[in-house]
Amino acid sequence: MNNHIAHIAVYFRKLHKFAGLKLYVNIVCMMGVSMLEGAGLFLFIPMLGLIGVFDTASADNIPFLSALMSPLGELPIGWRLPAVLGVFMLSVWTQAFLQLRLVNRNEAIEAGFIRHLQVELYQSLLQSSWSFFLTKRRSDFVHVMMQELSRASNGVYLSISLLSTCLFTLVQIGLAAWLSWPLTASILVCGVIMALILRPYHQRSKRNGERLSALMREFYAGMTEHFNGIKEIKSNRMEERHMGWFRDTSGELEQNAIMYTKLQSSSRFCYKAATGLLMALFVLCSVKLLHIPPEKLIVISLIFTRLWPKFSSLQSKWQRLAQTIPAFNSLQCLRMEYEAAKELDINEDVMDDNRVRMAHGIECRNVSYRYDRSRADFALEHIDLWIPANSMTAVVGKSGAGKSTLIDLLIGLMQPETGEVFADGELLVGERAVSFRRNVSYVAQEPFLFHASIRDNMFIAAPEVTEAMIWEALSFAAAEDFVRKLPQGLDTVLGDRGVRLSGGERQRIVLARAILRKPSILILDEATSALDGENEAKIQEALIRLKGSMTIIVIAHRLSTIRDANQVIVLEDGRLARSGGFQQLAKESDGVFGKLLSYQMTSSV
Ligand SMILES: Nc1ncnc2c1ncn2[C@@H]1O[C@H](COP(=O)(O)OP(=O)(O)OP(=O)(O)O)[C@@H](O)[C@H]1O
Repeated sequence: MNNHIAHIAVYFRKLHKFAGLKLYVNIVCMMGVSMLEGAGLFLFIPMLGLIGVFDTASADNIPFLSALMSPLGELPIGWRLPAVLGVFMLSVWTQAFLQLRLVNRNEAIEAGFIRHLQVELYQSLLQSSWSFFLTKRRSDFVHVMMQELSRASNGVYLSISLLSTCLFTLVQIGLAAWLSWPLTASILVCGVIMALILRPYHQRSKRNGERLSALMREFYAGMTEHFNGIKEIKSNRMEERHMGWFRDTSGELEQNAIMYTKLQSSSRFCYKAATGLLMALFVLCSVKLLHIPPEKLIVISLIFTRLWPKFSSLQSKWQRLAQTIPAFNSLQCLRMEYEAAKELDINEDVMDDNRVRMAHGIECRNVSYRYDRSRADFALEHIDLWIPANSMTAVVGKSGAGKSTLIDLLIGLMQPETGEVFADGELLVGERAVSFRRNVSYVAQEPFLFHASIRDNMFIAAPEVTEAMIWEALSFAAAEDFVRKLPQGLDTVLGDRGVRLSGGERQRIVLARAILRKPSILILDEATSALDGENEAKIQEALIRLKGSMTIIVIAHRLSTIRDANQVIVLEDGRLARSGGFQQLAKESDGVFGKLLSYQMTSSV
């Protein structure tokens, strides 16, 4: 329970920090609305008295009511009822007006707070290091961003109104105690008993909320995996297994929703049953034991009927808040994890926009790296190498040899476990590593395109380019011909992740985009693997033209594509097996590179 209150306190603190004074203005306005509602009811007493149902003379010894009745006594008799009705109308209108403003103001706080949480979370994600990213499931992030945030947003309204109800209830308790403290004390005792009766419901609500968070996380993760692997599912006839998983998970979600309603309705039932009993006891005690006069009883009853529902509303809001707090917690936990892995500050980085081009080269000194430090196997071990600026370096080796890991270390995306990486003689760590990547254009094994037009895909990488520059880059990447044939040319919208293009076409567009950034270092990670011989030859020619103007690092399985490299680095089981010129290594027929080459030549015959 204490833990739960601590979580709610964190939530309130965050809300307070975001909304500041606005939050309290809204709370006071909400109290005002409740007070006016109460005043409206209170005005019924003089109305009843003026109509003749109630003896106004006997109201003199009742606080408030006597204060209300005495100015009425100054008015001529015929004016009294219209005056009371006028005040009544005024209070209803003021209440309606305040409510209108409140809805808009609360929405502004709610939407603003959620956006604030969203921005905070997304920023912490972008600022975290790549090594940390490798340990997280993408779907967890999407789930928190969409589902949990929307639940947390529900909590914003609940917390504002919970606070205002608390304050309002305290004021009403004060008023009721003034009228009759023994009765008020007994109502409070009843309230405490009620809270104790409903406590188990509250705790189950919280557990239900936590289960919902876990279930939704699994659901999102599963759905993301399914959509990513839908081709495998369909090609391998795995539909039934996936349908089974879907049915089970959605079934659990259904049970969770039913349980939520059951908890709400059972606690409401308990509350109503207890209210009936307490009301009866209340009237009985007032008349038989405390001998309270009827006119005072009417006023106290009015206050009771105002106060008692507040207890109910407090407990129901508390219960609903309990259901939403786990969503807020998972959001906070994820953000704190990303914060702990922070490697850059986006806002500061925007200021530091000066791109210093690499002049000398990149050096690795005795670099070792493990993805999992609890395991003995290294992805890379004791790597010493030198990549001169404006040259072309090829990295080769069997699958799993450590080529991609080496690239990630060379561009400061990951930090070596031992050893150092230097760029132009400076250690590639912290801010230097982050700003160094401004000079890098990286073309991945799996080319990634945004679901936008070709033109927009180019602008995302290099916002300042002209149309002529785009065509030049496309021609450079041997993509001009097929782009010209597309129905809308540069404005053709590429499907989700570029699926409307073939693998080779996608690679060429991504390559054009990379060149357009005019990088100091161009990295091609198996970037030409999907190309046919003719287009690959075109790309090779383009790379030869680029040689000397930028540092090119190519990972290639097809060794024919790296014939023009100035240096070839051969990796084997995470170690540097050999490095040197292509021709020189090719001559060493018993070396790793020679073997790789002769294997490829025999298999292609
Ligand atoms: N995210 C990761 N988590 C754990 N281990 C990883 C991860 N990525 C790579 N590895 C391991 O590190 C080693 C080197 O992987 P790397 O991807 O660098 O090889 P590669 O030479 O680029 O392979 P390929 O040519 O198949 O892409 C492999 O044993 C691989 O299993």
